[in-house]
Amino acid sequence: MEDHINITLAQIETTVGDLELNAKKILEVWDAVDENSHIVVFPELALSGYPPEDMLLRWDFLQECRRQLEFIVNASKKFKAVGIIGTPFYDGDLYNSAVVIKGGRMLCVYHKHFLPNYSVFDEKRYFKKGDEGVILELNGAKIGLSICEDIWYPDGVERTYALAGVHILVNINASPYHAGKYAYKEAFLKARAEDNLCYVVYVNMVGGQDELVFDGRSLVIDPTGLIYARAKAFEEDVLTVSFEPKKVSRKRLLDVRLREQKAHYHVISYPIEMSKRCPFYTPRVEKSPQGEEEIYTALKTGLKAYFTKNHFNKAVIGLSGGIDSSLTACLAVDALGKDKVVGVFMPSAFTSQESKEDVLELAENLGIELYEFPIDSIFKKFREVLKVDDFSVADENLQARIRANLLFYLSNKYGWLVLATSNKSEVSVGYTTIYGDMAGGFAPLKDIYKTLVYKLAFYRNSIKEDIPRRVFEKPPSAELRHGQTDQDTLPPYDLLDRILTLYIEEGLSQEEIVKKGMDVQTVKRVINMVKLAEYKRRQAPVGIKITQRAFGKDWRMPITNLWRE
Ligand SMILES: Nc1ncnc2c1ncn2[C@@H]1O[C@H](COP(=O)(O)OP(=O)(O)OC[C@H]2O[C@@H]([n+]3cccc(C(=O)O)c3)[C@H](O)[C@@H]2O)[C@@H](O)[C@H]1O
Ligand SMILES: Nc1ncnc2c1ncn2[C@@H]1O[C@H](COP(=O)(O)OP(=O)(O)OP(=O)(O)O)[C@@H](O)[C@H]1O
Ligand SMILES: NC(=O)CC[C@H](N)C(=O)O
Repeated sequence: MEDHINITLAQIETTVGDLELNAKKILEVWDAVDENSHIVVFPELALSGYPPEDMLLRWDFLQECRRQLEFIVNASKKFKAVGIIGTPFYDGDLYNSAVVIKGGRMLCVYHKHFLPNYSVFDEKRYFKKGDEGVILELNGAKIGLSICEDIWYPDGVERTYALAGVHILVNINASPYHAGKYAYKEAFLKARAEDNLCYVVYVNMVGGQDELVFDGRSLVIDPTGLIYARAKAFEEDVLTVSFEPKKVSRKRLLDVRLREQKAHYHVISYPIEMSKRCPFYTPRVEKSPQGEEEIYTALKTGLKAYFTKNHFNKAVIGLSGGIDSSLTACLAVDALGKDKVVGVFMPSAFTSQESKEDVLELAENLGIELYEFPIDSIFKKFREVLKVDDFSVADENLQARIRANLLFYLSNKYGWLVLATSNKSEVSVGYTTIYGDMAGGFAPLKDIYKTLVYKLAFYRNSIKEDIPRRVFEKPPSAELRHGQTDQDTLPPYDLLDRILTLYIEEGLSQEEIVKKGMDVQTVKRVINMVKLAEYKRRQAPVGIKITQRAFGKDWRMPITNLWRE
C-alpha cells in the first residue's frame, strides 16, 4: 500500500446548460493538478450544472451530456490521474452518476442511491435510483463512492463500504445553502467518519443557480472525526489533500466496532495501479464565515451568479432612502462593482426632503450613477385620464406602479436587471404592490425578514459606513401618502417576524403561536394576510434562498385555499 495518496477536491462553479464551458473547466482543473494528484473529484452533476430541472426530460440535452462526457474521456488520454465527474448518465434509464475516468476510458460508473424529493429537490421526477456500490482500489487504498444525499443516511452505502474495508469515503455534492445548514452538515459528516472509522471527502459545488446558492466549504474529516481540510466558502477552490490509508487500518485494529455489523449493499471493486509518486500536502483549513457575514456573502454570490450567467450589463434599483433599497444597493455594488449599478430616485409629492438627502448621500458614498425622475406629472396625468378626485389605496399603489414602469423602461432599453427590494416580511403578508415595487427581475432580499435586513445593513456599515445613519433611525414608510408608516398597517416588525418565523419556518398553528404568548387577534390577522398574499407570491420575481423554507420551490401553497386555521 502507498504511504499516502493525493485526492484533489475540485470545488468549481458550473453553469446549467453550458455543457461545453463546463467540460472545458473540468479539463482545465484536471490538467492543472494532474502531476500532483492521484484522483481529481468534481461535484455532483458538474457537467450539466445543478439543478438542470426539466432539461433532464429532453433527449437532445442528455445526448449532449453524453457527447461532452465522451469528449472529456477522450481528452483524459494525456492525464495520469483518475477523474471522478458528476453527470446525468443514461444507461437504459436516467441516473444521477459519478463517472470514473482513467487514461482515455470510462472505468466504471456509480449511480446515486438516495434521490432527494423534498424541499427544493425533485430528483425522483428525473432519475432512477442506483443499487450498487463502487469501490476503487488504488494501489491498495480502498475508496468508496457516493453522491450527496447518500451520505445523509447513517446506514447507507457508506456503511457497506466501511465493512468492506474502505479507507476513504468520497461523496460528491450539489448541496444548496441555507443559514445554519453548514454546521448541521459538518456535525453529521464527522459522525460518518467516526462511525465508519475512515476519512470522509465531501466535495461541494459553489456559486449560484436561480434561487439557489452553493457555499462550497468542501471538507475532509479524518477517522477520529476532526476536520482535516476545508476549502474556501462561496468561492471556487481546488484543494489537494494527502491521505494515509494506514491510519485507517491501524485505527480499525484498536476500534473493532465494525466487526459486529452486516453489509446491506452489493459492491463492486475496481483495481487501479498507478506508478506515480506525488508530494505530500499539509492540509489547509479555510475559514468558515458565520452569522451576518455568511448570509451577506451568500446574497452576493447568488446575485452575482444570476446577473453574470444571464448576461446583464448593469443592475438598476429604485432608491427611496429606505433601508431595503439602501441594503440592496450595497449588495449590488459589492457583488457586481459600482460601475455596474444604477440608482433611480423617483420622488412624488409625498417624498420627504430627508429621503432625498439620504438617497443622494448613499449614491455618493457608493459611487454609483444616480438618475432622478419625479413622478408627479405622470401621477396627475393618470388620475386625469381616470377622472378621479378622491385618494384611495389604488392611488397609493399607482405611484409604485409608475415607478416600476420607469425602471422596466430602463431595463428594456439598456439591458439592465431590475432589482426588486421587497423583503420576506413584506412578501409574507403582501405589504407590497403587485406590478409595483414588487416587480423586478430578481429580488435579492426576498428571503430576508425585515429585522434581519437591519442586522445585515449594520454588518455592511461596519465594513464601510455607506448607508446614512438616519436610514436606520427613521420609521419605515412607503411614502405613498402623507405621514404613512409601515406600522399603520403591520404589527411592529420584531413581533411580525416572530409570528412569521413560527408559522412559515416552523409550521406552528395559530393556536400554538398564541400559546407562545402572542396576542390572538394579531396572530390571526398575520396568518390571514399570509394566506391572502399567496397570489402575489406566485407572481413574484425569484430571489435567493437563505432560510430553511423560502418562498420558492420550498413553498408550494395553493392560492385558492379555504383551509381555516
Ligand atoms: N386571489 C387573488 N387573485 C388575483 N388577484 C387578486 C387576488 N386577491 C386580490 N387580488 C387583486 O390584487 C390587487 C390588490 O393588490 P395590490 O395592488 O398589490 O394592492 P394591496 O395589496 O391592496 O395594497 C398594497 C399594500 O402594500 C403597501 N405597500 C405598497 C408599496 C410599497 C410598500 C412598502 O412599504 O415597501 C408597501 C401599500 O401601502 C398597501 O397597503 C387587487 O386588484 C385585487 O383584485
Ligand atoms: N421615491 C422613490 N424613488 C425611487 N424608488 C422608490 C421611491 N419610493 C419607493 N421606491 C421603490 O419602492 C420600494 C419600496 O418602497 P419603500 O418606500 O417601502 O422603500 P424601502 O427601501 O423598502 O424602505 P422602507 O420600507 O424601509 O421605508 C423601494 O425600496 C424602492 O425600490
Ligand atoms: N443534491 C442533493 O442530493 C442534495 C440533498 C442534500 N440533502 C443536501 O441538501 O445537501
